Amino acid sequence: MMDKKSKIYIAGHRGMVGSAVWRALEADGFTNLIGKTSAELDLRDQVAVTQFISTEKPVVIIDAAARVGGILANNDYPYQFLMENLQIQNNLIDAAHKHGVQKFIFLGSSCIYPKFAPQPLKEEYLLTDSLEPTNEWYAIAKITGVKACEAIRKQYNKDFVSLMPTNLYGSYDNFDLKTSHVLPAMLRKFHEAKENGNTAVTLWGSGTPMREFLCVDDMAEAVVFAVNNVLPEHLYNVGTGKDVTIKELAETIQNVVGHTGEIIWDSEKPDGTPRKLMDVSKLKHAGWAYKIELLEGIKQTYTWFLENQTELKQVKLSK
Ligand SMILES: NC(=O)C1=CN([C@@H]2O[C@H](COP(=O)(O)OP(=O)(O)OC[C@H]3O[C@@H](n4cnc5c(N)ncnc54)[C@H](OP(=O)(O)O)[C@@H]3O)[C@@H](O)[C@H]2O)C=CC1
Ligand SMILES: C[C@H]1O[C@H](OP(=O)(O)OP(=O)(O)OC[C@H]2O[C@@H](n3cnc4c(=O)[nH]c(N)nc43)[C@H](O)[C@@H]2O)[C@@H](O)[C@@H](O)C1=O
Repeated sequence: MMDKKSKIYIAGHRGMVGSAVWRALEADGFTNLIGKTSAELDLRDQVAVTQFISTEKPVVIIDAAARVGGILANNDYPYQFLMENLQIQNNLIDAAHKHGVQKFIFLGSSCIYPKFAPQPLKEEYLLTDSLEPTNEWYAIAKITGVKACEAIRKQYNKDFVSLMPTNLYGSYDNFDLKTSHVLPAMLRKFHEAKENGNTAVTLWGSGTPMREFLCVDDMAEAVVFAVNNVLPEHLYNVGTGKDVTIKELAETIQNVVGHTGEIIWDSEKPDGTPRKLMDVSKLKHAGWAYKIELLEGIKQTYTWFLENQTELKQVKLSK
């Protein structure tokens, strides 16, 4: 088990994942957590990152900082999704390696796997075929992070490990309708339509793709598990091992919100990967499994959304 007084730096500590990890580590008794906002420390700046890591000398770094977005944001800003994520992760990984960080936990994404790989996706399918075009830029950055951590393990025998989350959702998610992922977008769209007299809701694509969803509080527990245990391999899928169609997700969220209007599917918008269900057995055998079922997680997230309407309006909804 990791000493609870160890200094742990959570990069991206204000994000949906980073803030959940901070809460989960505090709940697990860790007393020496540090974080910097992007205004305080731009992780794209290699000199600033090296200066920070060499001064603070954290024992553990959890990289939950990235340029993150849904299918449209990825498709519209390929250069930023490639370059900013390469800069952020490479600066952190290299500074961690050079300044004696004991454990590095890198967060990738299930989109690193080939578009048409067999389902469910096993870790060994990485780099066996071509990627989904709408997010290949982000995927290539994430694959680079996975390989950088694997190289450090292989060459220097350090505890650098990569966790591949499936689609995540929960409190402090991004609810901006242009850049967000599907689940928060649907919660906001159905809520606002209900408030407007159950007007029709327009969703993207055909509704036929399938997606796996993990509540961010479960994801945070997986990170705490990785902090407290030396995992034998370099790469682990983190998910529920279950998926739903986007249409089923829409109907579930529509019922939770209580919207009774029409759903319109905009076929001009991309579907993306038809399916990306992950095989989560490797982490399960290592000792961790999810707890929060999708319906319960959606209800919890909608409650959080309703309680944070005003704050969200100032910060994220307004984008
Ligand atoms: N959301 C999802 O469905 C999934 C997310 N992931 C991965 O999980 C991690 C966290 O994602 P999530 O929490 O959703 O993302 P968020 O957008 O909620 O948070 C990202 C964080 O990164 C920080 N950040 C971004 N750019 C910079 C920069 N240049 N310098 C410093 N900090 C920066 C932001 O800091 P600040 O707030 O201070 O600006 C923000 O807090 C990412 O690695 C992502 O790839 C993986 C799979 C699915
Ligand atoms: C986590 C994961 O997230 C991204 O990949 P994605 O899963 O395809 O992203 P998404 O959540 O935005 O869409 C899932 C599906 O949902 C459909 N959809 C319907 N209506 C809305 C809608 O209103 N908004 C959005 N965003 N999607 C919608 C949408 O058309 C698509 O078929 C990448 O970052 C990728 O790199 C990655 O890692």
